[in-house]
Amino acid sequence: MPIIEMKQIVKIFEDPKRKTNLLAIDHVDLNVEENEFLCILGPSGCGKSTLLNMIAGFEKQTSGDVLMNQKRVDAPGPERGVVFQQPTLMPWLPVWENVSFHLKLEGVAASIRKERAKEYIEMVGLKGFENHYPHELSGGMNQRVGIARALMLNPSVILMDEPFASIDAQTKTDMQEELVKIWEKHKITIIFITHSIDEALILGTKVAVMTRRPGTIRETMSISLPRPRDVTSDAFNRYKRQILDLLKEEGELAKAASRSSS
Ligand SMILES: Nc1ncnc2c1ncn2[C@@H]1O[C@H](COP(=O)(O)OP(=O)(O)OP(=O)(O)O)[C@@H](O)[C@H]1O
Repeated sequence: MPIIEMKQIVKIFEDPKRKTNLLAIDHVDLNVEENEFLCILGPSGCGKSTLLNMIAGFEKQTSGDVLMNQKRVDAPGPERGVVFQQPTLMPWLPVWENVSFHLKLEGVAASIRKERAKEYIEMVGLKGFENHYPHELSGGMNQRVGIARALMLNPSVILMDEPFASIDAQTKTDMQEELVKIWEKHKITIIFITHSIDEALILGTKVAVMTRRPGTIRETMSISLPRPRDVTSDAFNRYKRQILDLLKEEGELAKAASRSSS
């Protein structure tokens, strides 16, 4: 039984000021199995973030159902952790307080919060930085804090919206490796949006390729490559070629559509 099910999802953004409606998502069906690492790729503006926001419970679909463990999703919840492109930390709080903030809201004593946060801070490779403030850390380190915060909620599903997009290449490689280790160890389910075919193939057990807007799922492929993934292998590059062809087709369809409407 899938942990997440999207059934016939349609999302229309209404713009009453301009009196226009935008069909962003058009009848998407998507099942995500437990412990899957699903990467979503697609042309810019095809609705990737919108899909993720609906699973997170931030955005409401116009029609269709989003289910988690067969229960309808209609609000955010701790069983779904979210990691954004920017980690949205509280700059006035040290790392350990940022990571364990939800426990503060529950009235848990500072000494216990700090102790519990330490485990997650270590998990993302930030041991020794517990008392630093966000402005004292690099972008990549702050992104790790955001990941530790999401993990500490002990979610069964982690939703990640281009989390490594603004990180330098070396740090990105390190973080991809760490994320795979965390995913393997904790048996979580991850839904990960990216613009990078390489990243999707380094991480995913499955890759879903979306069409241009209005977004639908063009194809979902299972990635059967051994880990750690070898980006130079023939098998890796065969998958890459297949995805590139799909995305190229979507790009060409978009160009043809804009020519016929101009
Ligand atoms: N709150 C909103 N109000 C109106 N339109 C929106 C809103 N959010 C998204 N859209 C529109 O819906 C479409 C899908 O947007 P979305 O951000 O989901 O795409 P995306 O695939 O994540 O894009 P990118 O890859 O560029 O980040 C876009 O055309 C966008 O302009």
